[in-house]
Amino acid sequence: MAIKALDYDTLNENVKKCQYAVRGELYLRASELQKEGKKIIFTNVGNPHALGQKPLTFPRQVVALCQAPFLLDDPNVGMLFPADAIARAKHYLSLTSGGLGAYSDSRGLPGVRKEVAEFIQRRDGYPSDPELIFLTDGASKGVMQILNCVIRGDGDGILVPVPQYPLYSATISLLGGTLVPYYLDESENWGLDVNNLRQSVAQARSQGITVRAMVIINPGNPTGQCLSEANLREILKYCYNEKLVLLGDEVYQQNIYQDERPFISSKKVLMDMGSPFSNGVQLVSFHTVSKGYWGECGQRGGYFEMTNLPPRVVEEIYKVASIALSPNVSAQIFMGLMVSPPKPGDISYDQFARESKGILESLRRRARIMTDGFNSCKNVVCNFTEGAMYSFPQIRLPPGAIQAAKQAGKVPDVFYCLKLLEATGISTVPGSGFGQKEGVFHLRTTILPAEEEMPEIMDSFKKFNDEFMSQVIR
Ligand SMILES: Cc1ncc(COP(=O)(O)O)c(CN[C@@H]2CONC2=O)c1O
Repeated sequence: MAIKALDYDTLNENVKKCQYAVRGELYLRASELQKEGKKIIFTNVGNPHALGQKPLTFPRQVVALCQAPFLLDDPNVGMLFPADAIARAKHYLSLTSGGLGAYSDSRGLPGVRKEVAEFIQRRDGYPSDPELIFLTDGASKGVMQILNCVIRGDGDGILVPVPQYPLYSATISLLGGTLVPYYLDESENWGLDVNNLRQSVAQARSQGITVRAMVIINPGNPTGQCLSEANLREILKYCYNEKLVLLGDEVYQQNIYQDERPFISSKKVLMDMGSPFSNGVQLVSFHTVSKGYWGECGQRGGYFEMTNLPPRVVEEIYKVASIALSPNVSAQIFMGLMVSPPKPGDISYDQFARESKGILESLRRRARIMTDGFNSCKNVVCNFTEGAMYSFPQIRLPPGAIQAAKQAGKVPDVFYCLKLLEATGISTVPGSGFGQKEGVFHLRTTILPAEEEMPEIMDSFKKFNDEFMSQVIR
């Protein structure tokens, strides 16, 4: 039989190699069970609106008017939309070249890039150049664009934290690069030890790998830790000495649930360090409208800011961005609204402040409920979720469970998560999908289920877990 042009065997090997556990075996099994009528709580994806979180009103009002500009001509528009939403809609439409249906510049609308630069300037207290800010279809696409520029082949290594968000491992595989792991220390609340970095790099170099870049995820996914200023300084110095590009994934910068380590951007720490670091370290920072108290995952809005990249490199990144023509224009407006929200005194400010504060305070309470819930379970220990949207408990599986998993042909934490799913409908992601130390097992869940449902979910988890642990010990 003639080989088809596109068959599994003739697929690009890098496509076959890459894995993305957040929507892997557990998610597929959960979807099957849902089709069979079982109630599933999808806590595998940081997807707030899918778990009942309401969108913020003001951004939706502005984008609705931008999507349907004929409403602006309706004499009753002021009955349905506040004056500041109407004004912002007109402002954004004036930035486009023909409304939301027209392509924008491949780097995004200049007017929105300017708003992002002003946001960064206000946040950090240092200048930010709109020419060095590209808007993207979610932070994911920005990360892929930058890794695509860095990775020349399998001889190029990218330092990635373990546990890590598998966008990085999957993209590095897809691009034919080499992931160089550096392990976060769970006993130090997922702290990052620069000595571990040095060991990982030395080992990679001994295997002929050229380490080119380092990824930090701050706050961490799945681990939820917030990096301290001292930690960030150490990392930036390391990147300077080793000539590594630092990819600063800061998509959870609004999601902070403790006061000891507030979010501080890599850009600010770098600028505070002064020369030779502030003009020597190459940094690309990423942000999104998918997280924070926005949770607008489906809109696909993001940006990255480049610091200390040579102009010719920026031009090449622009050239490649042009291949995809234009980032999603309505998402660019969401991004503009996120970095420049209603201010005190604006008509919509009180409602916006009330809604966003309410979401963040609830997330902070849910982070505590979930952490305490896991720590009340047999053979489960869990660091507090300092930031981001996830809980990543360590599940101390007894030998009997490991043996049972082996007999079922499953990785131990996949085996455990499948049993959990079948028994409770709670859909999680096994820790093996994020990477973990040999012989240590975790699962990742989100802190997103509705607050009023959280106690029941944790009770259901505890009932399953404690029975599971009692059974397998026998
Ligand atoms: C650390 C990190 N970076 C980037 C992204 C991508 O965001 P965009 O939506 O802007 O592309 C995510 C999404 N988090 C995934 C999605 O839900 N659960 C997760 O772990 C993320 O967790």
